Amino acid sequence: MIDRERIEKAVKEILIAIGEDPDREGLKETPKRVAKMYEEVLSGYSDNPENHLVLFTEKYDEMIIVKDIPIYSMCEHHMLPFFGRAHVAYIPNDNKVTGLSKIARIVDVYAKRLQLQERMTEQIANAIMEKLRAKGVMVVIEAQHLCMIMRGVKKTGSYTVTSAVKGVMRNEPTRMEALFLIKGRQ
Ligand SMILES: Nc1nc2c(ncn2[C@@H]2O[C@H](COP(=O)(O)OP(=O)(O)OP(=O)(O)O)[C@@H](O)[C@H]2O)c(=O)[nH]1
Ligand SMILES: [Zn+2]
Repeated sequence: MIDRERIEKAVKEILIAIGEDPDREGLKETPKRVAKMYEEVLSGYSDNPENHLVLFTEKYDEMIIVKDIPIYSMCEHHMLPFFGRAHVAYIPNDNKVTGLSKIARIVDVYAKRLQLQERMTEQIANAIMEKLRAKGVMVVIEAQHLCMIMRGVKKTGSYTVTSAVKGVMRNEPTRMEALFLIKGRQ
């Protein structure tokens, strides 16, 4: 679990280290606010996909796509946000489908941690394969990394796109159908 008190102490140290006065009015409550903020944006550590697993029986064995799911995550190298959209396509098994919102909740379980975009993409795909016992899944994530925009190489507008494709979704026609449907809106 996240230790708020410890974060508060550390943030106060950072404020002193950058030459600020942690006791001035505007900063007095900042360590507390930052600790609360981390608790929220890193809440995925105390969550897992099982908490969001709702399966219904429905005679449907075609592709289901939830696209344009907004994601906000934190890069583990700089602890700066990266954000964008996730698209998830899956093919159910045994006529078992999940609630659509649960797909977005599974995305959040992994987004709300210190992450690498590649790892997060893979973890979401594996969770859907294993927990939903899906026949196939494709996860595509398009994101902008603040560590590449506001610092470092400063490449505003550059997007990183990652994809993970599992099971029957690896078959060429199925993969093409998923990609076509994901890109369809643009
Ligand atoms: N593969 C991958 N790299 C990432 C991700 N987020 C940040 N990075 C990269 O992690 C790398 C860390 O490189 P380092 O050389 O250790 O750190 P740095 O000196 O801050 O690097 P610069 O960003 O180039 O200034 C950088 O190239 C970042 O762009 C991610 O989700 N996936
Ligand atoms: Zn980074």
